[in-house]
Amino acid sequence: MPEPACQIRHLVEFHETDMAGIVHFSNFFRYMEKCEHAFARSLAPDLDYLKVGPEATWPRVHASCDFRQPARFGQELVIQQFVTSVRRSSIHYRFEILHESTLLAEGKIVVAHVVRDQGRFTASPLPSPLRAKLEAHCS
Ligand SMILES: CC(C)(COP(=O)(O)OP(=O)(O)OC[C@H]1O[C@@H](n2cnc3c(N)ncnc32)[C@H](O)[C@@H]1OP(=O)(O)O)[C@@H](O)C(=O)NCCC(=O)NCCSC(=O)c1cc(O)c2ccccc2c1O
Repeated sequence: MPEPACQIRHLVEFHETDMAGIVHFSNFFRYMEKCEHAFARSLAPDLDYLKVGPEATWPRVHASCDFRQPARFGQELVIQQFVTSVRRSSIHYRFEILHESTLLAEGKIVVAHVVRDQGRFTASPLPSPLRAKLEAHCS
């Protein structure tokens, strides 16, 4: 079993649920992003991974989620993040969202590193220090 690169806990709030009393699907993307940002902060704040700058930024180029069991108000969720692949300009993450060891949802996010080139953003190789740190978490 691979170790997660990051793990956070999240208590489901009432406003995250819908009329059926279950967590609306869009919130699973928020949970994944919350975990991803926690991971980025833990990696190295000085790497500016989260910085949305005029010259470089980190847009998400893919996000998907498979929903296996509903999540409900008051449940404490565990969100685990795995680094599955570190490529030329992109990072591939997998997420598991669990409640009491039951897998509720499994998601994927791909982040690209882009820099401004002649007025438009284009993909650019990952900065070496960040690549090394990410590869250390790859599973
Ligand atoms: C991002 C683009 C400018 C890239 O276009 P370009 O043509 O330059 O590059 P490529 O097409 O070659 O792709 C680069 C890289 O990504 C991989 N990739 C692309 N699409 C996919 C995909 N669907 N699935 C998997 N992988 C994909 C591709 O293989 C390349 O990887 P390599 O490693 O092989 O080099 C252009 O695509 C673009 O502008 N897209 C729109 C982006 C967008 O609007 N996204 C949604 C909003 S962004 C967002 O929500 C967001 C959230 C955050 O939490 C942030 C946190 C911090 C900073 C920013 C955030 C943020 O923006």
